[in-house]
Amino acid sequence: MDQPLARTQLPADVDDHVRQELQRLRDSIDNLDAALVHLLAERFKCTQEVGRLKAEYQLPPADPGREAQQISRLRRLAEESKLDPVFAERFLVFIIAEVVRHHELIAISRSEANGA
Ligand SMILES: C=C(O[C@@H]1C=C(C(=O)O)C=C[C@H]1O)C(=O)O
Repeated sequence: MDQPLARTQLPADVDDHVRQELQRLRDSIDNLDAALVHLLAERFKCTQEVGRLKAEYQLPPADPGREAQQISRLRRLAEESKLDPVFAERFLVFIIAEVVRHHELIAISRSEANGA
C-alpha cells in the first residue's frame, strides 16, 4: 500500500509543466487572499462603526437574532455556490465572535471614559 505523502516542500525534480501550472494557480490564490484581507478590513471598518453607535446608545454588543439571519443567509449562498455550508457557517461565527469582542471593548472603554 502507498504511504501517505509527507507534508513537506515540493520535490526539486517536479515536472516543469506541473510547476508552471501550480504557479499559475498559486498566483490566483495570492490575489484572492489579498482580496479577502481587503474585504475583511472593510467589514471590520463597518462593524467598528456599529460598535461605536451601540456604545453611544447603550445597545447590547451582540444581536443573536441578526446573527441567526446572517448564518442562514450565508449557508444558502454557500450551497448555491457549491461551498460547504458548515464551513461557511463556522467562518461567519468566527468573524462575528471577534466583532462582538470588539463591541464589548468599545462599550467598556466608553463607560470608563464616562467615569462609570
Ligand atoms: C455588526 C453587528 O454586531 C454584531 C456582529 C455581527 C456581525 O459581525 O455581522 C452581527 C450581529 C451582532 O451580534 C450588528 O448588530 O449588526
